[in-house]
Amino acid sequence: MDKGWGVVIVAAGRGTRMGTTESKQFLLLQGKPVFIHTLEVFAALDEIREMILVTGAADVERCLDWVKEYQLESRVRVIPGGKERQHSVHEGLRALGTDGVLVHDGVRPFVTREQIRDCMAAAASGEGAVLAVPVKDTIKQVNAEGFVTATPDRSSLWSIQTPQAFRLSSLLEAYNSAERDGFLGTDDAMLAERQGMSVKVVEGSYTNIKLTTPEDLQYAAFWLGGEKKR
Ligand SMILES: Nc1ccn([C@@H]2O[C@H](COP(=O)(O)OP(=O)(O)OP(=O)(O)O)[C@@H](O)[C@H]2O)c(=O)n1
Ligand SMILES: C[C@](O)(CO)[C@H](O)COP(=O)(O)O
Repeated sequence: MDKGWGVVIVAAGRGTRMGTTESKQFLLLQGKPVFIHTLEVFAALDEIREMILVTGAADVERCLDWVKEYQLESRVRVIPGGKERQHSVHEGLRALGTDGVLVHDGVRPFVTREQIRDCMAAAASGEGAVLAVPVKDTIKQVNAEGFVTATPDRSSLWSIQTPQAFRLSSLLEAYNSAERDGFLGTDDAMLAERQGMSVKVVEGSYTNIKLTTPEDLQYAAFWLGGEKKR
């Protein structure tokens, strides 16, 4: 990885499940926008040489203002994203010039530097790596009528998070291939898996939540309050 690592942080979603007027990536946690909390974790790592923030076209200017306010302008470039997460990631990958790439959700502000380093280390020795946690609940498959059709063995089920780490050229090829085939996935590894790439699962933590629904904001406030007291 001579040209080092870059990160694509996606923050171009509308946050429909959160249901707030302001998009969830711009909500304030302890007075600071969620996506700035996220950027700061990655900016603190010297091994990350390039950082791309992908946001909605209408939000590029105000994101640049926030990036300057938090003195991140020497570290972060801001570009417009696309209709779905996959399109936004694709734009970010095209903008990078590093050997390795991490893809991370702008609305996962509680990732740690250690977890990011664990992902990079796992990907450097293979083809890809994702942060994840074992599922804690019993999972059931349910049909359209609301009846259980199967109970998969929980011991092999993991809940997948970000960051997800790959060699940039391989992930870009996977994204180009998905675009050609009209395939839409829900994470980056799905596109790599289609190419036959092996993806290593790195155990993370249950605290690396994605802010998705309103109760996640209460958890975020509680968690940040506790962190600050330490
Ligand atoms: N067109 C999109 C859609 C999503 N994302 C980003 O992908 C991450 C994870 O997506 P999700 O939680 O689904 O975000 P939203 O699409 O904003 O939420 P919802 O599905 O509830 O509308 C978020 O950081 C989001 O901003 C993006 O960059 N571009
Ligand atoms: C990539 C991801 O964070 C993995 O959990 C997730 O897929 C992002 O978006 P989603 O819309 O909540 O599936």
